[in-house]
Amino acid sequence: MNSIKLKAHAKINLGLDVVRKREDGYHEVRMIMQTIGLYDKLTITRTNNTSIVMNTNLHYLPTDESNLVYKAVSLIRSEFQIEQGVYVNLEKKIPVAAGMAGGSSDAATALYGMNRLFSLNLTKADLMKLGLKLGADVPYCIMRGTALSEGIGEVLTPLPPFPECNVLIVKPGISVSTKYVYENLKLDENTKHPDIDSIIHSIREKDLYGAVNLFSNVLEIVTEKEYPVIRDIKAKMLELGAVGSLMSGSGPTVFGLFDDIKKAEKAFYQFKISDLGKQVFLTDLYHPRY
Ligand SMILES: C[C@@](CO)(OP(=O)(O)O)[C@H](O)COP(=O)(O)OP(=O)(O)OC[C@H]1O[C@@H](n2ccc(N)nc2=O)[C@H](O)[C@@H]1O
Ligand SMILES: Nc1ncnc2c1ncn2[C@@H]1O[C@H](COP(=O)(O)OP(=O)(O)O)[C@@H](O)[C@H]1O
Repeated sequence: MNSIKLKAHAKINLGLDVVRKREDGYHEVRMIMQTIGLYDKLTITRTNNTSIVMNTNLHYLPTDESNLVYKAVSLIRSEFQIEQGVYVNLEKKIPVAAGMAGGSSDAATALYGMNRLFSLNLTKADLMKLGLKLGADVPYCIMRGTALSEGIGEVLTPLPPFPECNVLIVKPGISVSTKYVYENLKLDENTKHPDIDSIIHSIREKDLYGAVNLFSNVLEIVTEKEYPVIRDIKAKMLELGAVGSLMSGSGPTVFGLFDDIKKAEKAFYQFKISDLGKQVFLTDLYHPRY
């Protein structure tokens, strides 16, 4: 095999709790992860030289060592003493710095692709372990599907698939750094924590309405305060017929879940013509076939 073409899917958080801050500055989380239909395209091709060359359609994204895809390719090359070079093309569609793990998913997909391209025979567990060196969400992006994520994001428990629904994604024209949001989260005895266990119970019962009624993301405290537009988007989602709406990850992307495709399409067009969202996508949940 000389070249491999892959899809790197985005995620949303169907509930996000931060339990405590650890001594190393990272936070212990309990969150429900869900892969969605929106994806970036990644192509990795072997070359006749010994360097990593990267290209992307987004002019403002780096293509050097600071790109997570470059880092993933580089990590595999050094761990397994691979000398042959590769050319990587990344076609981004997932909004950047949006709370949708776009970079983490690209990195996870690059690890998976390098494993296949160079016949390294690494297991999913091996790739997840390597992935953690690149970011807290990378192991989940290798696993995908519906899952409970604990620890700093690396303790993963698969859950039954979240009930089928349409997913409307609205990202306002601002970008938020994950590091900034975690650093500015102040937990105290008045903090309202999401009931993650009850959301899991609703998922097990295949109860979409029960689950969405419990939706809550503790990081909204930081991001919503800074950017009130997030609250406005959530309110408009519900007004337009979403059964539930929440900020994803550290934000600022807001998603709305719909049980009626007609309502979802109508809401999609409403957001397209409104100035609340800069990037708007209508998609669905994605459940990988193992
Ligand atoms: C908030 C979440 C929710 O899924 O996603 P995004 O909003 O980034 O998509 C994740 O916890 C983000 O994971 P990820 O984006 O992989 O984090 P990393 O690159 O490892 O870390 C970025 C920064 O976030 C902080 N961080 C991250 C994870 C964690 N459990 N505790 C933290 O405090 C650290 O300060 C770190 O410097
Ligand atoms: N392949 C990549 N795709 C997106 N962003 C990347 C990538 N590699 C590095 N980055 C950097 O990582 C940061 C976070 O990106 P992203 O993963 O999109 O955010 P989030 O974790 O909020 O979903 C951005 O500031 C971006 O410059």
